[in-house]
Amino acid sequence: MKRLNADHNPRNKDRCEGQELSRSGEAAPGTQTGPTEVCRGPAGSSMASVAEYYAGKSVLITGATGFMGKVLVEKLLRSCPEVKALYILVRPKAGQSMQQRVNDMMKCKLFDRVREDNPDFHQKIVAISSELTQPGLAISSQDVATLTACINVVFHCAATIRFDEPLKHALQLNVIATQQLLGLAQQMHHLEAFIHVSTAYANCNRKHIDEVVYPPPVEPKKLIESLEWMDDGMVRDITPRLIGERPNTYTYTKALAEYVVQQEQDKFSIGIIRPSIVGASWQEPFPGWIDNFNGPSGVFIAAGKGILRTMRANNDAVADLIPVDVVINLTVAAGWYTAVHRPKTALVYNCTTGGINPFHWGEIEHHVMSSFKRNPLDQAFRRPNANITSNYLINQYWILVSHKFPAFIYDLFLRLSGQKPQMMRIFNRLHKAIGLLEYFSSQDWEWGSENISMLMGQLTPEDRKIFNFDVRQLNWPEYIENYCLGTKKYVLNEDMSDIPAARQHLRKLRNIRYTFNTLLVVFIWRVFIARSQMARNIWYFVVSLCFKFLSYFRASSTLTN
Ligand SMILES: CCCCCCCCCCCCCCCC(=O)SCCNC(=O)CCNC(=O)[C@H](O)C(C)(C)COP(=O)(O)OP(=O)(O)OC[C@H]1O[C@@H](n2cnc3c(N)ncnc32)[C@H](O)[C@@H]1OP(=O)(O)O
Ligand SMILES: NC(=O)C1=CN([C@@H]2O[C@H](COP(=O)(O)OP(=O)(O)OC[C@H]3O[C@@H](n4cnc5c(N)ncnc54)[C@H](OP(=O)(O)O)[C@@H]3O)[C@@H](O)[C@H]2O)C=CC1
Repeated sequence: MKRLNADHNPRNKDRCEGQELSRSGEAAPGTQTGPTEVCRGPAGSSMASVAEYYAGKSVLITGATGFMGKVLVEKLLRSCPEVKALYILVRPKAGQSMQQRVNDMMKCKLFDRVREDNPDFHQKIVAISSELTQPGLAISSQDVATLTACINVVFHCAATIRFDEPLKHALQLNVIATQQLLGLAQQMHHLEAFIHVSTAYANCNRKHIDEVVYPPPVEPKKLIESLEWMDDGMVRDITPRLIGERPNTYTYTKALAEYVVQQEQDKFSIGIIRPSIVGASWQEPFPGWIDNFNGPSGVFIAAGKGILRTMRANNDAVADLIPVDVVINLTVAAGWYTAVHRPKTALVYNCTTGGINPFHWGEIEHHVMSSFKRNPLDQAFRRPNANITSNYLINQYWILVSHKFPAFIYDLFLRLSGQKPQMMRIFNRLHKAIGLLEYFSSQDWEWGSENISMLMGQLTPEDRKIFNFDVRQLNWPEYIENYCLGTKKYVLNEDMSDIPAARQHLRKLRNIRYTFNTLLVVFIWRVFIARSQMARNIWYFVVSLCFKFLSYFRASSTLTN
């Protein structure tokens, strides 16, 4: 691709922007012409709609077997039906060959709508064997030749999103693999856009995050060289010093990856998508689709099952959830914009909800609980009743009383009945998981969103509907309700016709709780009465008061009769 003068100041991207959105969400007239100054000039297909642009194009996707990758594949097939081919990099995993994994993926319910429209949709998917942590991404030379000859757009979604990943591994996948993919992209003869999926928390050490790539915490090349000769123990020891104010190796390596991607902006057109906390789908292909326990989903399920009773989170902090279909619509649209308008510098899109349509963790808690009470999960351990608190001591108290104590009793019961204890183990894993998430639920951030507004302004009214990423229309209570139902249907694979039985189970649990509480109070009181004269005096006083009331009411009712 022809090298062009690059503008190295990312803030100059502002010159690329169209007009801001009007309040109604409609772009002001005249905003569809592409920006000129910091763009390489519109490509031939500048007037094409998004679907028209993708017609006849070959697209490369990494991470297509993951949560977001699958939704991206589905959306491209459904809304850009003329796309020529989707090349997906897949590795064999857990005893399954690459092809088996792809076949399973295409059978997934997520693809029902595409299947209806085009039963032969699988013919457009070309699986390429690749292990991203290997040299050359372990792609065969024949496949490299195919990819370099035909790919027009690259979407790089693959990453390790684990918060406890050892630094070396996170660096290998999130940074080194990204570098290698960029190397491959440079060889592509017809590349028009490279879209990198990052995270809104890559710079979570800042309170206000603009749509720019910030200087990296360390020069990636130097870090890669240093870690090469260090053993795992040494790397573990220096990791906290390296990541500094960031909470984990995930956000740290994603920040480095952004920098690595930006370094290539002279060579091809780049877009960087930064989603916040990606949740179930809002509308597409149907509401509530989710397939994993990551982020809030695992927390919701644990609360719905009645296992999670307390978590540290700030009721008033913004819960920056973003539906997966919104992220994917934006990603596809950004691919179109990047290819058609060819911005000279990498454009960053902060894909968040907090500044536009804020909702808070306290509200999430309320709606999740009420949703699971109306539509309970099967075989709940206790009635759903989770509370969030920002107070460390209160949280520790409830962990002891509502997590550890019931787990101990339940495990004792299992032991006595000859079964293997399991509840304490489940709680230990849950505590580890929520401990890693608390950083994100205890504070909030502000994200700039000018590029999102600009992109919306560049779309035709029709495309704004097909690739809708306007979260002002998102109705949170309805979304959370569908999200909770989605965890039940698609993550836990529970049958919706069993909801009446699940409700009955909750009623049984409530009755057990009432009985248990009553017995406990009576027991404690008996112990007090046996040991303390004052308790006995109070007891006699209360009992005599009750008798007096009873005889008064009896007397007054006899008189009125
Ligand atoms: C009503 C209350 C409202 C308040 C609600 C506040 C929510 C506040 C969310 C903030 C969210 C920020 C998100 C940042 C936004 C990104 O940038 S996105 C990247 C998001 N990445 C993640 O969420 C990955 C986090 N997960 C991990 O790092 C690893 O799974 C863990 C947690 C360290 C566990 O690792 P592991 O022990 O090796 O095991 P793994 O097989 O992964 O899972 C073990 C068990 O933990 C469970 N688990 C996994 N993840 C979770 C989870 N998130 N929750 C619960 N259980 C989980 C699994 O279900 C599994 O249980 P079993 O099936 O064995 O019974
Ligand atoms: N989920 C979220 O809340 C958020 C996600 N993001 C970003 O979005 C992107 C996608 O995330 P998400 O879909 O949730 O993540 P998933 O964990 O669901 O998917 C990760 C994908 O990467 C692939 N992958 C991982 N390691 C390798 C490897 N060594 N070789 C080949 N492929 C590999 C996985 O393949 P396999 O199936 O073989 O494991 C999978 O397809 C990531 O870049 C993430 O940082 C950003 C913000 C929030």
